[in-house]
Amino acid sequence: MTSPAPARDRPASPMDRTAPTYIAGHRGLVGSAVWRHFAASGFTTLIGRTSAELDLRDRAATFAFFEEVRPRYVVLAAARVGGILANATEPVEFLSDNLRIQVNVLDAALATGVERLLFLGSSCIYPKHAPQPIPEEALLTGPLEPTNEAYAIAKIAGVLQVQAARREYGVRWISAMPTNLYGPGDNFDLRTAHVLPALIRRFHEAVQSGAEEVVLWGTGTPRREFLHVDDLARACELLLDCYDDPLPINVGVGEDISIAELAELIAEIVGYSGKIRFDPSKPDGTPRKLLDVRRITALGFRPRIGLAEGIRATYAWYREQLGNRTESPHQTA
Ligand SMILES: NC(=O)C1=CN([C@@H]2O[C@H](COP(=O)(O)OP(=O)(O)OC[C@H]3O[C@@H](n4cnc5c(N)ncnc54)[C@H](OP(=O)(O)O)[C@@H]3O)[C@@H](O)[C@H]2O)C=CC1
Ligand SMILES: C[C@H]1O[C@H](OP(=O)(O)OP(=O)(O)OC[C@H]2O[C@@H](n3cnc4c(=O)[nH]c(N)nc43)[C@H](O)[C@@H]2O)[C@@H](O)[C@@H](O)C1=O
Repeated sequence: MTSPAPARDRPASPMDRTAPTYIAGHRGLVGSAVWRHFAASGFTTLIGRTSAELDLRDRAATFAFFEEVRPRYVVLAAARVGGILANATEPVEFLSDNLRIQVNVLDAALATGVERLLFLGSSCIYPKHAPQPIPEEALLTGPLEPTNEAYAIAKIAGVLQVQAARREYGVRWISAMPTNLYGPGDNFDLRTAHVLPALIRRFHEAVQSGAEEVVLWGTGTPRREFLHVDDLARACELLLDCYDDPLPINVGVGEDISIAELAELIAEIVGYSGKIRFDPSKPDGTPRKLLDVRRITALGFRPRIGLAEGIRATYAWYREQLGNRTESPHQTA
C-alpha cells in the first residue's frame, strides 16, 4: 500500500487554554471525556449546555447562545448517536437531527468568528466495501452501508461544510473520523446502544439471572475497531493544537476484532461462562471498518488504553451507575 499524502499541516499553534471553549454534547460519551481531558490539560473556560438548556436543532437559540458566549474554540460532539438497530429503524431522526445540529452550530460559529472548530464524524461515512485499512481518501468513493446511510450522509454533509467554510472563509476548522468508541459514560440502553456496552449489559444481566444462553445480533463475523474515549479525547486536543487540513483525519487504534471474539472477551471480563448464540436474522452491518491511522500516527498520536483494560474500566463504571441509580445522560433502563 502506498503512503498517504502528507497532511498539509501548518506549524502547530497550540490553543490558548484560557479562551472560551465550547464542548457541544458535554454530557455524552465523547463530550464528557473531552471535558475531563481538557480540564485536566488546563483549559480554564470550558462551556457546556445540556440539550434541555440549548436544543441545537433550534437555529435562533443556537445563534443567540453563540452571540452571548462567543466561544473561541468549539468541539462539536453533540449529535443523535446510536447502534445499528437505532440507525436502521430511525433514519429520519438520524438524518434530520444531525443535519440541523451541524448546520446551526457551523453557521453560528462562522457568524461569530470561531477560530478553531473540530467536527466529529464517524468511520461509517466510508463506503461499505472500502479498502482495509480505510484511508481518508476513500471518502465518497462508493456506496454506503444501508443500515447507517442516513447518519453517514448527515456526517458527510458536516465534513463538506467544514471544508467549504475553510475554502470560502479561510477558517481553521477540521474534521476527525473516530472509529467505534466506548468507555465510561457510554449508552447501555439496549435499544440504542453500540455493541460493546450492549454486550457488557447482556452478559452482566445473564450472570445476575443465571441465564444459560445469551443471544447476540448478526453472525458474529463482522470486524470492528474499538477506541477508548479517553484516548479519543487526547486525540481531539492534539488535532486542535496542530492539525489544519481540509481532509478529515481518522482516529483509531489500527487493530480490529470480530464481534464473536469481542463477545468472548467481554464474557470473560464480566464472568459469564454460559452459551453465546448469534441470531443471523439481525443485521451485521458493515463487514469490516478498520481505519488507516497513519496520518494521525505521524502527528504523534498513540492510543494508551488496551481493549481488555478499557472494557474492565467500562464495566466497573457501569456497575457503579447501577449502584448509584442516579441520572446518567444515558439511562440504563
Ligand atoms: N459513540 C461512538 O461509537 C462514536 C461516536 N462518534 C461521534 O462522536 C460524537 C458524540 O457521540 P457520543 O458521545 O457517542 O454520543 P452521545 O449520545 O453519548 O452524546 C451525544 C450528546 O449530544 C447531545 N445532543 C443530542 N441532541 C442534541 C440536541 N438536539 N441539542 C443539543 N445537544 C444534543 C446530548 O446532550 P444531552 O446529554 O444534554 O441530551 C449528548 O450529550 C457524535 O458526533 C458521533 O457521531 C463517532 C464515532 C463513533
Ligand atoms: C459507531 C458506528 O456504530 C454503528 O455501526 P456498527 O458498528 O455496525 O454498530 P453496532 O456497534 O451497533 O454493531 C456492531 C456489530 O455488533 C453486532 N451486535 C451483536 N449484538 C449486538 C447488540 O446486542 N447490540 C448492538 N448494537 N450490536 C450488536 C451488530 O449486529 C453489528 O454487526 C452505526 O450506528 C454507525 O452509524 C456508527 O457510526
